[in-house]
Amino acid sequence: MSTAEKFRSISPAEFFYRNKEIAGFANPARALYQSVRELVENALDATDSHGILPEISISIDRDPNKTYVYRITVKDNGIGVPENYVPDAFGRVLFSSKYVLRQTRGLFGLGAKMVILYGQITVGEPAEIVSATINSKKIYKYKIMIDIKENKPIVLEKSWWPNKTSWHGTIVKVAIEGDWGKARQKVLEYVKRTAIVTPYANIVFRTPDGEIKIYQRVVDKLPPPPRETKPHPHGIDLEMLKAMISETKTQTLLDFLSEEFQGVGRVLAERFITKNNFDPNANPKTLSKDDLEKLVRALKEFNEFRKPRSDHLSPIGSDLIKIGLSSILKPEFVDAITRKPIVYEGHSMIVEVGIAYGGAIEPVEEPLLLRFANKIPLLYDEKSDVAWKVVSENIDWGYYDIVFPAPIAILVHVCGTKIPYKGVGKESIAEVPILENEIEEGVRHVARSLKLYLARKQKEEEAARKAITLIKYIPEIASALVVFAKSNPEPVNVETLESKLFELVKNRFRDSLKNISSPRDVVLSVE
Ligand SMILES: Nc1ncnc2c1ncn2[C@@H]1O[C@H](COP(=O)(O)OP(=O)(O)OP(=O)(O)O)[C@@H](O)[C@H]1O
Repeated sequence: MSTAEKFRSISPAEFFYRNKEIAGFANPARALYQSVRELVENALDATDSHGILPEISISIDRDPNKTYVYRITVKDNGIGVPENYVPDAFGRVLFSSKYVLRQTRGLFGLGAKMVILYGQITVGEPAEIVSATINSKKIYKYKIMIDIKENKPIVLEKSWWPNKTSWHGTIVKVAIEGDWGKARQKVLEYVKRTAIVTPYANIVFRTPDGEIKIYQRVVDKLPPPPRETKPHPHGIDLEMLKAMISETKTQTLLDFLSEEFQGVGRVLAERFITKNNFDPNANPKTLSKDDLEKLVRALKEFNEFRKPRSDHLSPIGSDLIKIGLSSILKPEFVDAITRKPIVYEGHSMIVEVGIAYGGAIEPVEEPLLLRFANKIPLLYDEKSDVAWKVVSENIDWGYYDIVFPAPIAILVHVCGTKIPYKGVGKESIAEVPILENEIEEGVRHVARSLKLYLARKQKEEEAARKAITLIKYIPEIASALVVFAKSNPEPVNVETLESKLFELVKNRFRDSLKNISSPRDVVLSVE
């Protein structure tokens, strides 16, 4: 019996090759959904996060000869990928331009590589990437595979041609093993929900069945693009502090604190240093391990720093949420709220909630919850998401006069530089109390607004019913009155009396009778 274990390390590419499920590539159906998602999210990050109105086209083609082989192509008009970065961006796991404090859909430096890796192990074709940055004189095309053992790109082909039309953007084409039949509903729903929160985008989606879904831009206004921000002292840990110190150009602790953090400034830095007996002129690079530990603790505990800023975030905005919900769901009532920023582990976070009711929305047994994080629709693991807990457990819908089945949809969007996702597949958000409370407040706000609307509507309907009952009798009363009025010196006819009586009722119930111009309309419609 051997007791000797064999030790070795594996590359990040090999780790995710072995553990595809963690990243959302558990089976062909899920992989197809996840691939579309990762590529579309990159396309949107490359456009709206940079102030560009997105033009996104997605197509999935079924291989005519091999069942279960699909070619996914996603094209955008974004900022493109610089020529020298294309191989690593698409061929080196954990390589990203998004490892900064900025609100983007991408976060891990994994998505596109997982799609390519999955395609490589299931179909074996290289991925094709065509890209041009803004003002680039050339359009580049690469064919790339990933060296899994070494975690590095293998460039199989590189070519370029002149960029005669000043095009910029990226086209990614990957062949993967998928299962459209099983993935169909989720992929369609994903694209639809993406369109709800990007009413400023043109999105065209061609499915393997040849169906073409077009989500046309309904508004030219983009949310303010996210901006990179500095860390807040309450959000750092020892490793982060060490990394910041190794990169800083500042020479003294005072400069380091006031220049590298948000919410600090010179005066507050001085006060912090004095209170905690640090040397303001010490070079941060020479601080001992004990000093660094003490510094991290003190930074976290000092409560005079300004609150983390939120102006670098990019919420969708209540107007765009209402526009998005209206244009896609076609409800009779819609409302939305963007809540004030909250702070989670030194990062600001904004919660937005929308509500849509009636119209073309089908009645459902439970609230239809549309979850989004940093503008990404979250479709899986609904029941383990904090927003689900709020709408299904914390809110008593009866209080808002909603009785299920009801035609109601609730949208919850959480944005921030740090989202407490439950996994790298980014499908659900953890039950962080401050976030739960914020979502609940938001849902209550829009639910109150719906309750008011429903009460108003009910009042109007009752008034209309009353008025219609009265109007029904007008022709009869008018005929009777004509008989009594025979002796009147001025001749009175039935029509004059009818219209006088009608005016009386109409003045009393003005709003409820907008569509009725004569008592005869009511009699006819009642009969
Ligand atoms: N369509 C695109 N346009 C411009 N840049 C892109 C595009 N797709 C990918 N990139 C670049 O490639 C990098 C790697 O993308 P990838 O999807 O692997 O990870 P990510 O988006 O950074 O993070 P995540 O894994 O959370 O999605 C991105 O950070 C971005 O810089």
